Amino acid sequence: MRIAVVGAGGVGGYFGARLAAAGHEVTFVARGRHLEAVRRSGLLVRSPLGDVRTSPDSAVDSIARLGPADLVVVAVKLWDTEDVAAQLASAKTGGAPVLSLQNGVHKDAILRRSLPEESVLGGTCFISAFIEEPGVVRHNGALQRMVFGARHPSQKDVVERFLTACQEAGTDAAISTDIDRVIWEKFVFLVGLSATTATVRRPIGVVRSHERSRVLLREIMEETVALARASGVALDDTFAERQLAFCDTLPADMTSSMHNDLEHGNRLELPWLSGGVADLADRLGVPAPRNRTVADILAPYALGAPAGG
Ligand SMILES: NC(=O)C1=CN([C@@H]2O[C@H](COP(=O)(O)OP(=O)(O)OC[C@H]3O[C@@H](n4cnc5c(N)ncnc54)[C@H](OP(=O)(O)O)[C@@H]3O)[C@@H](O)[C@H]2O)C=CC1
Ligand SMILES: CC(C)(CO)C(=O)C(=O)O
Repeated sequence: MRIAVVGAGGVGGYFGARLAAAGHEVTFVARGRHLEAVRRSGLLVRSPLGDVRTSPDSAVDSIARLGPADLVVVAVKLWDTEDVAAQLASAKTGGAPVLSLQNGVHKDAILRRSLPEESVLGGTCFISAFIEEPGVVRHNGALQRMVFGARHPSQKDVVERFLTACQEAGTDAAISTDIDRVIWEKFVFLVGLSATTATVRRPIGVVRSHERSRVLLREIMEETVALARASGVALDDTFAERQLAFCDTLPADMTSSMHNDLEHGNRLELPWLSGGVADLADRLGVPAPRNRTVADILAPYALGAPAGG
């Protein structure tokens, strides 16, 4: 397949490099020092599942330089989505379908503001990976799962072809016939994990083993389940409790990408995680005081480490 990957970071770099190693024609859109390093030596993925390196000519510096593609994968941080969507609207990708592997429940609506509704597939991913240095993506652990699905009958063919490509690449991939439910299910877990690990400033092992932070984790997920329901995705009454049980099975040192970004003084995806829950809850008249408090506590860090002390 001809696959354009917009954003060659933890997610796009990892999955794109695996697809390229399996013989697919992958073009990355990258920028800055990362792009320069990829152009010098290719994109290196260091992974416990085996390292891979792409060819140095696999990257371009803008969406405008992409040629015809069978699929465009979007893997930029959420604050860049609107800009990417606007550029994709005038790209020469031949109207290729677009699959966002970004976190959260807002991304596809943002893409649909600039792109035709039927071109936006649904998807999500489960992985821990980040840019370790320019040109290098580090994959932690063995988890590297993608779930995606069609929202429109015309998308079924590309979804099937992409599943085959992912299987050839050795990634753990699956098609869902109810992809919006899967996206909300991951969102409930991620909002709970990111809110608690970032405010407690410790991985899940600490959060889940203290009585009050455990209650906080459950209640944040319960608020998000209520929001899913108000948004038309009928997660059942036991979902938050089951996610809490799932959190008990995770390695004690597992944390969220938002906690990791907080520790490194990076910008946070907070406005689309607890902040996004609180804002949407306000609009739909659903109580979400826990998420609002988390969003308020972390607000000074949302654009990166605050200056002045
Ligand atoms: N990392 C992870 O383990 C996981 C991340 N996710 C989600 O996946 C999404 C992507 O995250 P992640 O991979 O960590 O992000 P990264 O920051 O690692 O990678 C994104 C890359 O895209 C680049 N970029 C942004 N806009 C453009 C553009 N217009 N043209 C070219 N390059 C661009 C960024 O450059 P620059 O640095 O200059 O901004 C950066 O190099 C997020 O929504 C995240 O929540 C989901 C599951 C796990
Ligand atoms: C929970 C996890 C690590 C799973 O992919 C994630 O998506 C994140 O922290 O951003």
